[in-house]
Amino acid sequence: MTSFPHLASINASPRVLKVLSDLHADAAAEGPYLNPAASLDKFVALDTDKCALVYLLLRASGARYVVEAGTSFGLSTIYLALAVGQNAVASGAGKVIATEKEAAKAVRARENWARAGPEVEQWIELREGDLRETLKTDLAEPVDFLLLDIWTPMALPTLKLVQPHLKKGAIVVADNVDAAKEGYRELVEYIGKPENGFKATSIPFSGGLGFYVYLGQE
Ligand SMILES: C[S@@+](CC[C@H](N)C(=O)[O-])C[C@H]1O[C@@H](n2cnc3c(N)ncnc32)[C@H](O)[C@@H]1O
Repeated sequence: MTSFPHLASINASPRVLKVLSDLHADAAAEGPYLNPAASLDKFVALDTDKCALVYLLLRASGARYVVEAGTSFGLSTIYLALAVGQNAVASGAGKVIATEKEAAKAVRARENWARAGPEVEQWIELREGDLRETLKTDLAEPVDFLLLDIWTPMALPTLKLVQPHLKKGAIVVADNVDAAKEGYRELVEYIGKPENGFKATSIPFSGGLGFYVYLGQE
């Protein structure tokens, strides 16, 4: 098994840890991201350190309702589902709403979650199609956490769809905010306006990780 030190941060069965290790190894071997059209057969996955941080943030905050934009082959989703499942032990209630517009990627994601097994699979609802449609309805529970790991033009539209459902204190994380600064310009401007109810910082992981807390609109 390839060694990924950040997996030491994760509470999971050997079966799930093996799947994570295998998928990270595959993702690491795939070469650089060029553009959306050239990434249909690629994970374009969140880095392992970022995945570990997201998992620990979810565990620390007790998050049980999570939205992920987008999902690709479902690698980051495994971390979200593990945390949600572990946070939901007492109540039995929790869900990761995953989103993916490419049908072939959705198939791969479902295969990966099946390999990981019930510890992961049962907590995920995958919404296939364009998230501008699939997230329009049925966000019934207050959302505790939103992961924005999506082509940048989708970041602000996603936030605007999910924001009415964010609980006060909800965390929003956006990947590569420094590396894709121009792409994220509208999102960062929106988050920076006090009337929109967010407080922001960034974490100096590779490419930058935007970290936002929704404190609510006055
Ligand atoms: C960076 S990848 C996600 C990687 C994933 N979070 C991981 O770490 O394994 C972004 C994904 O968003 C999907 N996507 C892009 N635009 C979308 C949209 N409008 N609706 C749903 N999914 C979309 C892409 O097909 C791609 O698979």
